[in-house]
Amino acid sequence: MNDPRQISAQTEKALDSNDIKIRARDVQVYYGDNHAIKDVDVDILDKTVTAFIGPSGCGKSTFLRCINRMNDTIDIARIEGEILLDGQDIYDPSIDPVQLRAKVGMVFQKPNPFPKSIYDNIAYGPRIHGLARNRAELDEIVEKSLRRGAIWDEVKDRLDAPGTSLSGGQQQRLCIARAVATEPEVLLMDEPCSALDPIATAQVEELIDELRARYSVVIVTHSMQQAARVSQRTAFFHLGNLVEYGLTSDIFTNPRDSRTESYITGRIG
Ligand SMILES: Nc1ncnc2c1ncn2[C@@H]1O[C@H](COP(=O)(O)OP(=O)(O)OP(=O)(O)O)[C@@H](O)[C@H]1O
Repeated sequence: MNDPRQISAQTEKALDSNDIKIRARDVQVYYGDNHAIKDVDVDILDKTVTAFIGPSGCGKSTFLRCINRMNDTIDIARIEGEILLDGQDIYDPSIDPVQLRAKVGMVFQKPNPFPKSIYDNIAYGPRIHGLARNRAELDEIVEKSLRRGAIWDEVKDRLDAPGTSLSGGQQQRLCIARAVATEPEVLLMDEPCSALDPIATAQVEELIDELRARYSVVIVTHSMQQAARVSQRTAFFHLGNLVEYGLTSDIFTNPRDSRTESYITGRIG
């Protein structure tokens, strides 16, 4: 899946063209007195898969949730610092979090289709955001999204069936299709394969590789093998700090920080 030469060329090209999608500066997150994210600075590239790795509780999911303001829904969470999406501060009071989450979609650990038909799972977002003028346009969006979710062929003859009638792996691809239906620019994935078997995992990983042609994809994973397979850039978190960030190939073969080395060699975590 990953040809290191191609990745370096692509990543360098992205850097050359200054294709930074998300810029975080001096980000702190507190849950009450717990300082969960400390002084995080990071530039996440467009059309790239970025993996967040690190031991349990190091803050990967917390930082991921900052990028689409999902932490707003947690009463005791407090965020400081700056996160820019295409240069715009996503915490500016003028930003509507609902609109932001259409642009910065999210896929969760457990597939969570709505208790609706396959068609309505996809059509829900485009309907509330007014993306289709009529049924024909909505049909088009539904088909396009299911194709991007690499699940169209499996469901095209049963769009009226409940989303929950699909297998776990199919449900997760349905949720990815649902996330892309609102034309996002960034896709956040929080351990999207942890509830899937190896075959479904391979299918979702292949899909992630395809998605980076269009989106900036950020994935939290506990699996270093998965990070190595699907990502071009990796960020290693430890105790709330972003310890090291760089080309995935460098992080795994030539880490600069002793904490990264300990983690990837299995000494911490
Ligand atoms: N909703 C919450 N309320 C209070 N504290 C939280 C909440 N979510 C996370 N935390 C705390 O923030 C810290 C970072 O947790 P987080 O879930 O971001 O880590 P993680 O690296 O994603 O862990 P894991 O790999 O186990 O999912 C931990 O100390 C955790 O207890």
